Amino acid sequence: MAVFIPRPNFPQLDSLVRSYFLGHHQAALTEMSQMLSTVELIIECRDHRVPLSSRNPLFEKALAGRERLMVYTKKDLAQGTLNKIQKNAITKWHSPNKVMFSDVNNFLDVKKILSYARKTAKQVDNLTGSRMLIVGMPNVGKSSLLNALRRVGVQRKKAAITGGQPGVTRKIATSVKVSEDPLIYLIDSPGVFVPYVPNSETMLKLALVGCVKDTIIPPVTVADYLLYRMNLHDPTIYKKYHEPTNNILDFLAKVGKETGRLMKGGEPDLEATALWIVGRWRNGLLGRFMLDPVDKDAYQRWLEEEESAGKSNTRLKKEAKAERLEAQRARNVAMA
Ligand SMILES: Nc1nc2c(ncn2[C@@H]2O[C@H](COP(=O)(O)OP(=O)(O)OP(=O)(O)O)[C@@H](O)[C@H]2O)c(=O)[nH]1
Repeated sequence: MAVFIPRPNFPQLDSLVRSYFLGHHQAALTEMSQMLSTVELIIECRDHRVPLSSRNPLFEKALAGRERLMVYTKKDLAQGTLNKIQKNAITKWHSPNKVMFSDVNNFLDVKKILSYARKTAKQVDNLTGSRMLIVGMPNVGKSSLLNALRRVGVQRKKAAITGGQPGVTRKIATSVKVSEDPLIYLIDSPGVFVPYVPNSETMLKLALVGCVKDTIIPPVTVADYLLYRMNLHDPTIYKKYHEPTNNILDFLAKVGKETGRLMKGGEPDLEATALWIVGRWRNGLLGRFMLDPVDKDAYQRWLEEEESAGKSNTRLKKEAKAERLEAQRARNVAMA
């Protein structure tokens, strides 16, 4: 049998939408920055599988000057792909801010975050209690973390609604007690997306982990990106459904038939199968691996890429505006 060779890279898709910054994202960001002086700690969540892609520079700008705890969420879904050197690298990326890795169902992880919050609250010694704000990109697990901290801290049932699709939390919530002594209130916030994603692959990563609604990017494209990543990680992961392949349409057709995802007439429903297969990966059933590179210089490289993408985005916007004005001027002249 021929040796299987995975695709070495995924093509740049110029037509792919690269923004998902919504009206309520801007509104939430403005509200968060207005409440900054009343908040003692910012708990910024990033998805452990995409530690670089799930960074949002807007938080740095809008929420500067407050102590910050970085929490890499969903670590159970990236299990075993990060060694000690890489963990140290991530920790150094954020120095002097503290970094923690969490699985929301792991009692010890949640307890550690709670202990840090309590230590911070004790230093401030505020009689009316400390207020802390949870922020992050959509669907990274903010509300789940709030519920877990409340469960561990004050043994109360969940206060925030969570869900598999982004945008479940739409407004800054009222504060929720997570510790009695010292008194700590936590405030949940809606996920805020980056204004502009540097390249199409980053957008696909964010779609794959669930930061972007499934209706925004064609599901077959997201599934194709997943197939590419599974092949790089271990092409035998999906052996239950298909032999190693780089062909997404063959793959989805076979999976669709085998799992009964069919359209009227019996043809496999490729879109429904794509959504299903992506959902399996999101639940850790098709390999648990990271999508971003992690080494000590990765963060710096990422910041540079982000800056140059930001500049070219500004330039493109200016050019588009100039073109619009020119067209308007020409119309006015023609009408005069
Ligand atoms: N496996 C795993 N799943 C998690 C973890 N934390 C959250 N989730 C899941 O991730 C999904 C999103 O969680 P939420 O807490 O609703 O995310 P959010 O950041 O509040 O989402 P928005 O409302 O879009 O801002 C849910 O399906 C959670 O069950 C985790 O540590 N491990």
